[in-house]
Amino acid sequence: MKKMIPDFVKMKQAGEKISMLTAYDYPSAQWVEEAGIDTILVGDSLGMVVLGYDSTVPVTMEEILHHTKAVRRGATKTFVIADMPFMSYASIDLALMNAGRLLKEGGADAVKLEGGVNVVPIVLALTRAGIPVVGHIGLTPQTANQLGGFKVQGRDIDRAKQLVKDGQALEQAGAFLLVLEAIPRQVAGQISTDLTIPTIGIGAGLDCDGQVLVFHDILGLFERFKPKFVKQYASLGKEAVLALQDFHKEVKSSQFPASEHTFALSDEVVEKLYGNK
Ligand SMILES: Nc1nc(=O)c2c([nH]1)NC[C@@H]1CN(c3ccc(C(=O)N[C@@H](CCC(=O)O)C(=O)O)cc3)CN21
Ligand SMILES: CC(C)C(=O)C(=O)O
Ligand SMILES: [Mg+2]
Repeated sequence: MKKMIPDFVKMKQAGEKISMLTAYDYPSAQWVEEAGIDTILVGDSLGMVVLGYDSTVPVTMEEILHHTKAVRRGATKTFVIADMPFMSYASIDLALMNAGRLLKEGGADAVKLEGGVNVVPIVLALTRAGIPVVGHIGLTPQTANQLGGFKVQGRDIDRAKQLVKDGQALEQAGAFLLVLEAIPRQVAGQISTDLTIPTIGIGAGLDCDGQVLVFHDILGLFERFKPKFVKQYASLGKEAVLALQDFHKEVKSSQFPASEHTFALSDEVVEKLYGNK
């Protein structure tokens, strides 16, 4: 059964944790759905783990749309959230047009955008137009340069208080879910208790209502850096290289293709075509 928006609030009320994972294409979406993960995020981290950019800033609407469509084809029974790219919600008009495309063309069930009090007018406009919105505060990668890089947020009293205010403002503006990224567990715990909507943490500790990680990080498919909050559950990148090396060696040594990978004519046809008269 596909989880819908009211189910997430019910899960919070029942104390059932919510699992979220990113996916960016058809096979990864199939695997995430088969694993029973509660919701998929087509994150703009796609720019870094799939497209090789140094940050999420260059990611475009066309790129997110392209990948959201593939994810939707792979996961037909899972709630799919699409990240709004940097600058795609810089005004209310832009936000309405681009979020509408992610739902209508991409097949997403909701959109996520970064920011607190500063994006309240955007969140209000989207939710009034009937577009479900997920908030994202703390370490907001699209504006990481203003935050001093990919660093933990809300460590000092003023910033911790600001995060609590941001969370309240987003809930009041109509967000139905809130991602908390790279903040101390006590601050995440306070926000989670304070709000009715569920919080989904990434580097925000155990007191959130759910957890999200990046697909490529938990499977060992992204090696450029590893945030402290990542738990790696498999080393598929290493396994992939081993398999590719085997293929390479078997081609060089003529072990591949074997007879079972090869088409051949019947003896009778061979005789008629090539046999001696
Ligand atoms: N592969 C991947 N995984 C992610 O979780 C992720 C992305 N990419 N790209 C977008 C953002 C960027 N993220 C990151 C990236 C690095 C750190 C990191 O290395 N942080 C330091 C802490 C630095 C400090 O606070 O001083 C760490 O040691 O975890 C954190 C979040 C999370 N998101
Ligand atoms: C890490 C999650 C929350 C995200 O925004 C992304 O993958 O882009
Ligand atoms: Mg993102």
